[in-house]
Amino acid sequence: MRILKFGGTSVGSEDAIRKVLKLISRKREEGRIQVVVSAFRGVTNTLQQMVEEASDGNQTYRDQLKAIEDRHIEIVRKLIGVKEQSTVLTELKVLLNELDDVLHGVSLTHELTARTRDFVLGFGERLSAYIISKALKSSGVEAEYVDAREMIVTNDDFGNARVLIAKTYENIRRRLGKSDTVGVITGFISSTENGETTTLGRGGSDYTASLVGAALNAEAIEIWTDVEGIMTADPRKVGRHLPIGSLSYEEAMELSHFGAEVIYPPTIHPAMEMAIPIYIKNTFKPGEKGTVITKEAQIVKSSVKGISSIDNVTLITLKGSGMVGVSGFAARIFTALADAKVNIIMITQASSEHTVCFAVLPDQASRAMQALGTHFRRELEEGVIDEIKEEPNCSIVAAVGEGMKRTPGISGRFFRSLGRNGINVRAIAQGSSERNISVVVKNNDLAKTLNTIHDAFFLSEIKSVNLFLIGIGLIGSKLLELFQRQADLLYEKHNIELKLCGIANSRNYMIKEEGMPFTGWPDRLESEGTPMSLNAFLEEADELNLPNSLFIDCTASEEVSDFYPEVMKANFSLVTANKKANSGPLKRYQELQELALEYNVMYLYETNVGAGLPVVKTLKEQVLAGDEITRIEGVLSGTLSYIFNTYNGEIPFSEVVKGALQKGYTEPDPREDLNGMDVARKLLILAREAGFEVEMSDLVIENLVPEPAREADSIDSFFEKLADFDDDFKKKYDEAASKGHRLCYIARYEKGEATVGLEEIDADHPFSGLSGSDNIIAFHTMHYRDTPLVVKGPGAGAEVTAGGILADILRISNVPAFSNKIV
Ligand SMILES: NC(=O)C1=CN([C@@H]2O[C@H](COP(=O)(O)OP(=O)(O)OC[C@H]3O[C@@H](n4cnc5c(N)ncnc54)[C@H](O)[C@@H]3O)[C@@H](O)[C@H]2O)C=CC1
Ligand SMILES: N[C@@H](CC=O)C(=O)O
Repeated sequence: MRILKFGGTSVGSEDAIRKVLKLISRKREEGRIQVVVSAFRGVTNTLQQMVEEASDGNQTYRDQLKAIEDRHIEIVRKLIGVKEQSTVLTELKVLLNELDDVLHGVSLTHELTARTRDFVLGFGERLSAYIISKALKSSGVEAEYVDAREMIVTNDDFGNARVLIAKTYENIRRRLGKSDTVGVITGFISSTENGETTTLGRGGSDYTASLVGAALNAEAIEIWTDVEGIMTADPRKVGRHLPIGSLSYEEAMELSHFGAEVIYPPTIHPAMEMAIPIYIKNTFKPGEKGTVITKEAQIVKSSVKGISSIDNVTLITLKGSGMVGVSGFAARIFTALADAKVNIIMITQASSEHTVCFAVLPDQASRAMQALGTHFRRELEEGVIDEIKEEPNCSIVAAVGEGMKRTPGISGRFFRSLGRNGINVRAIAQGSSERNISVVVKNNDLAKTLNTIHDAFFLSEIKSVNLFLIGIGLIGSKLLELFQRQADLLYEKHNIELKLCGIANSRNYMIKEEGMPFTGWPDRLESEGTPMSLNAFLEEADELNLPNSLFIDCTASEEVSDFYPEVMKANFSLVTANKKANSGPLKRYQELQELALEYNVMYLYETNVGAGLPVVKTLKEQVLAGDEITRIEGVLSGTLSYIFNTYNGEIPFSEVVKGALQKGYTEPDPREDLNGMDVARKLLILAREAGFEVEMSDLVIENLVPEPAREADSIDSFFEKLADFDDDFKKKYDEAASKGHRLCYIARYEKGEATVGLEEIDADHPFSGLSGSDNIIAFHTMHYRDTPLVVKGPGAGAEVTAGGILADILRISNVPAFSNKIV
């Protein structure tokens, strides 16, 4: 004997019911079956609404009654043969008249008791089971309508009645034990010993099936629904959920208690007692495997089977030194709450015994507060309890799995992933069964928490990095090209999914949770974007609540770099090519380092010096390894390097500068290179990274921009004015050349002295062999005393810079090859 249960979604339409009829008929051919059905999709909710409206004296319930009648009649006409239709329709009319009478009574008396509500709600299943039994008969299957109220006996706790098991099992066995006919049983409803209709709680049809299965010692209980079994997380909240193949009864109980809605929690118990497997299958894809719930847990590699949540709970905390070491305190708390009919969902108590904290449903919170306030009035007055605090808008998230037992590292991974994503945990509980770790977080962190934990356990192989890019000029566009080129390889070889969730330039921005293509910008931003506002961009990005979220700054804007503190405080890691933040006031530089630590975010800016060259990383590593930096010396500008490596006195100097701009070496405004500011910024950053407290005003900077060109109001006019000085630059060049020297713009920091400026160097100088946009940085340190540690290579250009930014992103994403996280 197998028990098949079909939920509302499986009997939601004519098409769906046809599928159900086919399935039942096929299953019947394989052996004896009993069928439990829910009301047609949405009917119970409508009945609930109707009875509330009637009790308010509102006559609109009549329209809804008419709609229910029409819907059921239509199904009868479509699924039942013409000959049988009139009998079925007559019976249907009798049922609906009975419903109408009750509702009319409620509307006249304006009185709605829990008893009446249960009676009204039961009509959904009475109608559906009756129609389906007749439709089965009409299609040739020997079937009969079975009213569960004849069998399932409960106490009179209307709305959520408790089943009297022994009596119920006896009734079921007597009614169905020997039957060969397919009984189509009303789910959800039951009756008291006096024959009054009760209900088993919303979702109670699953429970009906389990009771019938246990009473008849069925070989299996099949719950047919509209999803492919129980998922690793709620599909509405976690996009990358996966189906769970099997669960133990205990795991299923834990998951269903914590909100996995596919199965109604009380369902497990009767099946478990009789060791009957429960299959959860999709009516619309019967070929899919689904989930099986059995005695034995199958241990999976991740140890965790599923992540579940109870959204919106209130956390109540009792605090006071008077509770320490006093026996019976906890008992008093729980007795007070039990007397007030408050259900405690989760409890934690610190071993100091100074606080007890527990979660309850919001609609029970004020009852709980009142009960505790009254019960502990004396202790509150005497100061034995300092306060009873209520914190609404919280959620509980639980990771569940039999394999968590005695497996070290599970909670480590769990909490590490939360910490990394800046999620604050309000309370923690782990049962001694070790099958469940639960945390309480604020409601607005729920989606992020679920996704973070889910990814940590199930998708550790594939990790989404959610990118929010600001600035799509030269560097930003090249970075997008690189994303496009590397995305597949990163996904396939390194399990990293680059997801562009936000993009902005100075005019517009766009945010999309599901991600956006890497191509088509900035045109798409122009036509579809929202006018840019940093606050709005961050706010919307934050609202997405995505784990592994990363801001990338590819602007040269101080407005953007001034915004970094807000970005970090919102728990976004940050990668920047923009040097403005780190070369601004020392206080700002230090604040950013501290904020990154405080908010547990990563802040990487390798491209601030030497573009894609590993300069900052190398310096950080030296400092962390205890080395002491004594002198920093180098050619830090790709632009100036290119200019003086290329200029030979033949082509006009201003044309060579233009060449640097065209090759993408310069800052958006090339005067920033020529005036030494870009080099000064880089030297300042290196000195700070080396541990020196330096301000920009401490630097001596040689400005190569001739006075008249400094204030030019556009880049074109700057070049025009610069051309007037071509001869002066030629003179400088010739002078050096006449001595066998060349010109080189050098940055130097030693013993608090920082200079950047143009120097003549001879052919033996270590910097004389540079070509193209080469940078060279020599670190003289205690460890590298005789010969400096040197980093050399192209130090500007869109390609190398984009590569450097992507390397920072991958470092943050923990790609093994980049896992040395020096921040
Ligand atoms: N060219 C190179 O070799 C290297 C450049 N960098 C740095 O890369 C950064 C970007 O340089 P480019 O791409 O050449 O600049 P760009 O001028 O071509 O592009 C800047 C982008 O930032 C956007 N933007 C400017 N202000 C904004 C604001 N307030 N809000 C939103 N968006 C804003 C612009 O709309 C544009 O999309 C600069 O900080 C530069 O120092 C770093 C290393 C090497
Ligand atoms: N304009 C800069 C680009 C890199 O930071 C340079 O020329 O070095």
